[in-house]
Amino acid sequence: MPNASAMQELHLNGSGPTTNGVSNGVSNGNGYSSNGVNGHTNHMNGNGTLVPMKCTCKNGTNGTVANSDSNNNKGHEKCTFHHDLELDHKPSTREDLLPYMSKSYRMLLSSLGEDPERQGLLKTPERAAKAMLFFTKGYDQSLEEALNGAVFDEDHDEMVVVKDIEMFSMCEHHLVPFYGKVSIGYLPCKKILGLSKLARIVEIFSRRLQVQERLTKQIAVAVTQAVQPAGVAVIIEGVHMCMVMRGVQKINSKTVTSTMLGVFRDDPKTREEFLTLCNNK
Ligand SMILES: Nc1nc2c(ncn2[C@@H]2O[C@H](COP(=O)(O)OP(=O)(O)OP(=O)(O)O)[C@@H](O)[C@H]2O)c(=O)[nH]1
Repeated sequence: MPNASAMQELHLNGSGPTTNGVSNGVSNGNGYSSNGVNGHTNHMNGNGTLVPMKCTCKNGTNGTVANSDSNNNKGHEKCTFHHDLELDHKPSTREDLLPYMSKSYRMLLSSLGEDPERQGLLKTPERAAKAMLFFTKGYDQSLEEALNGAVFDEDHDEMVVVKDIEMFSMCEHHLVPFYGKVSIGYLPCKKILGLSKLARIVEIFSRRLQVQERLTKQIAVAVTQAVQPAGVAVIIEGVHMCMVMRGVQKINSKTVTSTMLGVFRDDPKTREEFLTLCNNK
């Protein structure tokens, strides 16, 4: 059982910066979209859970009156959610979550029957929170930023393949890692992409809570968006620690997923060429 002091510490009353972890207010293609549109964010309840605060504005879509300082509502009449203390619309950053995440990890330690006060664990909650932020840093990255304009006009219409790109991600079902390698091919159509940007695209989408199938597709779609090629192929070979360290404990199993778009889907020869290039040692 969690000890009382840890529970006490986790009783966060929504007085701090909050976000659901997606700060740009745009659906990120991962099934997550921000409730923080225009900085209107959530609050944390007594269980340390982020919950949407109902907008108390007169013209808010739900019209429910909650604990609000109505003097602060100006300009928020149409908001669905907001939090009174955040009405300055200062955008939250994911780093703002560190104190909350640290408290959650501290409680987790207590739940394990550990003493979070013992010397070796004193800084563990903060370290773990920082690690989790790193593992999910892709939420903070946009395709545009990652590409940094490295799209070049080039009259090249032969296949480009970058293979064996290392990938580390987090299984969204068990919150344990899965890792592996990604191979990406595309058939340019007047535009080519800086080679490192393919690996950067892998980083954007792998550094999130994921399933391998979605990750594979998101990478393919992002390459399509970047250079509008005649086709894109992505293959991922992954090892899922949720199948290795726990559960069925199949330590040698590998999961292979692929997404084929455009000519890679329509033309078996193009697909075959890609697979051959991927399999060449
Ligand atoms: N399709 C897919 N499944 C995944 C991925 N990562 C983990 N899983 C699976 O998610 C499933 C969750 O199943 P549950 O039965 O709800 O959870 P569980 O009791 O932990 O399942 P076991 O792993 O079989 O012990 C498991 O079959 C996992 O192998 C992934 O990237 N893609």
